[in-house]
Amino acid sequence: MTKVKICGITSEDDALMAVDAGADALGFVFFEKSPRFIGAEAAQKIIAKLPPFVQVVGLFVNADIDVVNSTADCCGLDIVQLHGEESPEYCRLVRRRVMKAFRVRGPESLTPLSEYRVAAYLLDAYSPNAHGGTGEVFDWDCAVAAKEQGRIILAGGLTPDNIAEAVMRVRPYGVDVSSGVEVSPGRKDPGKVRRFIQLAKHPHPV
Ligand SMILES: O=C(O)c1ccccc1NCC(=O)[C@H](O)[C@H](O)COP(=O)(O)O
Repeated sequence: MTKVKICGITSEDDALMAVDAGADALGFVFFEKSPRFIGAEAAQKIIAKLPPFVQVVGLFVNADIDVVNSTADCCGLDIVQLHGEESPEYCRLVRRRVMKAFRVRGPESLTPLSEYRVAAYLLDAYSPNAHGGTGEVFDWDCAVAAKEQGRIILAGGLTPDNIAEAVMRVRPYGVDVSSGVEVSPGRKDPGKVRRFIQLAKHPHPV
């Protein structure tokens, strides 16, 4: 069954709602330029309220490696998601399992994947204006091709309306969503979250 990560959690209510709806993982954005930014102290308070068996993912963009590892320790992160131009060497210095994000423009964007020994590759849409959370979709055929390299987390412009088709076409290890289940940046819509998770795990043609 496809794993689901709900990204950009900024409140305890949204965190517990997403877990109750069946999320496997929650993402906290430790990137100050994001509208979904959360500080380590605030994230720690939310994470302390989570039940066991939910994976806690911390997202960073070209951050200092010491900041990544100290935030992982103090917040109790399970997984680190690197959403910038971090190198394979940088990934090896992270003291957690790593999900490396790649922003896909076309098949050529997949070339670097083989250089990275990571727990999963997160494929997101390329946008010249932002590192992620843009709501833009990329060509899912690229995601199908990338499955040769390892576990794929499909992201980028997923919504309750397209998630069933995405899962049936790509059959990824997991999916990741942010803006597609929001009322506004950083505030999740419970109805959309529930519908998204339900359809990701039990897709059917519309
Ligand atoms: O969500 C952000 O604001 C963000 C900012 C900078 C880098 C990454 C960011 N989000 C990463 C995610 O994991 C999102 O879920 C992924 O980009 C998909 O976003 P969306 O298209 O909005 O579902």
